[in-house]
Amino acid sequence: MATLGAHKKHKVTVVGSGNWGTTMSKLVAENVKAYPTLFEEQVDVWVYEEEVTLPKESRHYDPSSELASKPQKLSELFNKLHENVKYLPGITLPSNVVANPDLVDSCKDSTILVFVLPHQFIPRVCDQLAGKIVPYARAICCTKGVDVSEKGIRLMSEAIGMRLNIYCGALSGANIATEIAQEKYSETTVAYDPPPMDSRAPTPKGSPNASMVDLISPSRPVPSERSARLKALPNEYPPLSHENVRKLFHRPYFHVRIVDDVVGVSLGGALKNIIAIAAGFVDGLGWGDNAKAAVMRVGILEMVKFGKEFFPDSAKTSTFTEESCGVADVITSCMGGRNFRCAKMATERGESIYEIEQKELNGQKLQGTSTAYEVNSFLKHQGLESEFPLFTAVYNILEGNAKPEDIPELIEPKI
Ligand SMILES: NC(=O)C1=CN([C@@H]2O[C@H](COP(=O)(O)OP(=O)(O)OC[C@H]3O[C@@H](n4cnc5c(N)ncnc54)[C@H](O)[C@@H]3O)[C@@H](O)[C@H]2O)C=CC1
Ligand SMILES: O=C(CO)COP(=O)(O)O
Repeated sequence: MATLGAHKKHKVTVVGSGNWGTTMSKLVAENVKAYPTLFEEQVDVWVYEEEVTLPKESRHYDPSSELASKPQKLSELFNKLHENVKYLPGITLPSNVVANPDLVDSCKDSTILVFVLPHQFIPRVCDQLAGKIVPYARAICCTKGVDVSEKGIRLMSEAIGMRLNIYCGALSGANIATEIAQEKYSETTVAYDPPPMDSRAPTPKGSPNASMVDLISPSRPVPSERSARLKALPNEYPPLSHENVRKLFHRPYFHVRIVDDVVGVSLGGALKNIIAIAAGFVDGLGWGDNAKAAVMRVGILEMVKFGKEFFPDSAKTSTFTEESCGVADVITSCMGGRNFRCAKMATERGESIYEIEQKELNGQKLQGTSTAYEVNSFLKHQGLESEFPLFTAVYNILEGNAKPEDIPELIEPKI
């Protein structure tokens, strides 16, 4: 789309610098360079600061150098070596990605905020940012999870949008970060349903802002009220149309499909992590691929049912079945994701998945364990645990109320 009248460029900040956060910063930094009329060249990435030593996997590892033994600040090493030595070692990052350990400063003046934090940290980080960002900023949530409180269930895109009072879309797909960082081909789904006041964007099909649909808590503002409070993107900026949003994320090795179903995209990413844990449990028993396919089938049905039951006007079944963020993500996550791998190791070794996470992930975080608890607390509140037997089985196994061996019985439909 033409950028008539636009003379400012979008500044982009990636909030989060884990395995996926760092990979997102790499591909976004490549794209801002490819579209210099749309985006400022520097991409800031907020780094949760910690002291690290160089691991063997780093491109700069040299056992005789001081760097190998002396702990240093992760953000300083990031900027010096153009590598995230802890969360994405071995990958060279473009020099226009700049690590910033100061959250507020990293987001200052940014019109596009890409959130890629483990979901448990989103509320606190957003609360620290509230009132300190550009009021007309737009966000994309790449985090996979849900936010459950006594009021109901909220998508992470919705949690970000409501806490910061900005519009927030979602990006989710069959996306194992390390493969994408190595520029191996994959697809993703971006849900971006711009608010009506970003009127230079093509009119989207569907609701004005699907992520703001609230079916659980009547006290939450309705979409039109929220829309009215959102600040319009000034005309000096290029419009955040589907075309321009796609330019920010699409790479030759990372193919983007844009949809308007923020709810479906967000739910798929969150719920597949519970399915991946179930797949890890049965694989860890040595039960083979048929068993894994069985839990995937039941899990996909529960994912679709969850969308239909709790977000009937917004989540589309086709998002789960046709887009990368649905069945495709279930498949990749049940083959090589961290939730799958840790659940499998836990079963094989007879240890808890939390011990495995601590020992094996070097600070990376599982999302499926807390999501299983959050979804269970929501289902329990609704009195609907028995309607979602696989999600409930994963929760009960994590709680120690059941064993992986019980899964076939637990997911068998009751006559
Ligand atoms: N890694 C992957 O392959 C993919 C991950 N995702 C999603 O992206 C989100 C982020 O995951 P990753 O980037 O992989 O992170 P990660 O799991 O690799 O790393 C954990 C991150 O949390 C940060 N952290 C630790 N304590 C913190 C605190 N108190 N406050 C704020 N940050 C803290 C660490 O600095 C680190 O950046 C998750 O929701 C995940 O499901 C989505 C697609 C692919
Ligand atoms: O979301 C992912 C792949 O799409 C990564 O899943 P894990 O967090 O289980 O590694």
